[in-house]
Amino acid sequence: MYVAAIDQGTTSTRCLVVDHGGRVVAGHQLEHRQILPRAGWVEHDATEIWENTREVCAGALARADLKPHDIAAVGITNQRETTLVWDRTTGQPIHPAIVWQDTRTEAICRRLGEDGGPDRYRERTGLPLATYFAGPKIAWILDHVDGARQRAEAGELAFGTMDSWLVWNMTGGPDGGLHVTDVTNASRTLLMDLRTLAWDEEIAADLGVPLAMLPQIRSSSEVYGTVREGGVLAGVPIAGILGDQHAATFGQVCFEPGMAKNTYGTGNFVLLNTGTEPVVSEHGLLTTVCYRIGDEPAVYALEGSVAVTGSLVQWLRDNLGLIASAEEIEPLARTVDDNGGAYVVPAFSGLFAPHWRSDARGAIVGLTRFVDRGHLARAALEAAAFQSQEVIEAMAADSGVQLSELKVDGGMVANELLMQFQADLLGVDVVRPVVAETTALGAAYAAGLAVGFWDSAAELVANWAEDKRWTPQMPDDERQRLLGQWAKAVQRTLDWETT
Ligand SMILES: Nc1ncnc2c1ncn2[C@@H]1O[C@H](COP(=O)(O)OP(=O)(O)O)[C@@H](O)[C@H]1O
Ligand SMILES: O=P(O)(O)OC[C@H](O)CO
Repeated sequence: MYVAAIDQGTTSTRCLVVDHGGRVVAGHQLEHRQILPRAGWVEHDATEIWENTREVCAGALARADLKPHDIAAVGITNQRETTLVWDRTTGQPIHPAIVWQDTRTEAICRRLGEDGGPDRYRERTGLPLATYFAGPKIAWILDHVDGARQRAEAGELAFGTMDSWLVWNMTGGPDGGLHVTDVTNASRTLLMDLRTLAWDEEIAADLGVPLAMLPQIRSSSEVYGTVREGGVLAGVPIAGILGDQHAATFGQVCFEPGMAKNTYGTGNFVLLNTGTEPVVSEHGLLTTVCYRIGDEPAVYALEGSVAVTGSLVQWLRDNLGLIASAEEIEPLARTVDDNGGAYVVPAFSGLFAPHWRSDARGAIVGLTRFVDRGHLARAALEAAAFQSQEVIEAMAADSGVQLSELKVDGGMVANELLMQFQADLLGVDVVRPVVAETTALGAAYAAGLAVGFWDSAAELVANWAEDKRWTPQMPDDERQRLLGQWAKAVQRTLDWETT
């Protein structure tokens, strides 16, 4: 028997089949369109994502020559915060999904902050008021689609992040589909109380979001239901749901307080397990539910979310044509010894943690005629490491935890130059596991635990194996000089977009 995981990410959807040893035996992946109707707006077609999901599940099973009855359970992990509202009767979205990077809710967030400031809901939700989160995106859709708020109040519309959308469709859609989410996804809405793990009625009222449209909040590891007859995974229990960064933390087996991982994908997300009590950040981090297994107490995390890292590499490829593929950035960056004094601050969606400045916009600074393509490639990679360093420093200040090493995963960790630079900047070892698909692995683990495919967390810990380790080599004075220059570069991006 095997466990399947669906990883519905920002740029693509994949399905992986995992064996008892945590090895990936087959997988299939499809990209979906990034719809960019205007500056600052990012949308996805949720119907395309659902079709891709079915296709990748069928593809993964076919490649492994497996049938649904070979799959003990399926887990779902997803891009978080991306917001969809659909009609419960027709099953059709009433608006394209608004993606987490989208900044259209800036005015809504500013208005909400007029009473109590941007940290108005931080104590209760763990989050600052920012365009990143789902609640204001729901409010925007209800404000802009004719009659939507009234229909939502009447219970005709459903809100969900991609986990809810997929589970609803997998379990029957308009024909009895389950409307659920898990605590980790709910903790990204600005609508969930971190301690009660229930929707906060007062905040929902402030945002004008009717409770009738919200999914039921469940744990991250339990049997929610089974895939409907005729579905690609017909009869398979759906038994795990985790936001993708929480899933990666689970897949990296960060089960003890003080353990952390950094995922380098479209953006970077550092999560530090802080145990069963939430730590409210004073240094610009988010407090989030790390995971909850069945009826056990929820485990919390501090999170440093960085909006743009790998997507800067895509931007160099797609918008500037500097490279033809993401992999080419490393050889290009290796044509030079250092960044030549250039810094790229990719504040494309403003700056997320630890700054939370929606008025920031991207900048390339330190330019002289000496700077060439290689320096820019290098500066773009370094930006991922500088931004990670900032949030890890904030984490130490909030939690008192000094990391002894950093576990890493995600598409960018193939980049050895970046990994070495990250170790140099942090002054601690950076460690990459053999299975770099930790996000899907985490979802598989959550689902497998719920059905007894794995008996305990200890079994999962035994599956984790180190692939490669990078050790700091940079002298401290050089590290301090670079960090100082980066801080100055960040200052240059602020107060740019003032509307
Ligand atoms: N060798 C590489 N060097 C730098 N960046 C890379 C490399 N390979 C992939 N990437 C970047 O990694 C990202 C893809 O990582 P992935 O973990 O699949 O992202 P996501 O799950 O966010 O879609 C892309 O943004 C891509 O630009
Ligand atoms: O889909 P990813 O890997 O880019 O992750 C997106 C995050 O969940 C956004 O919060």
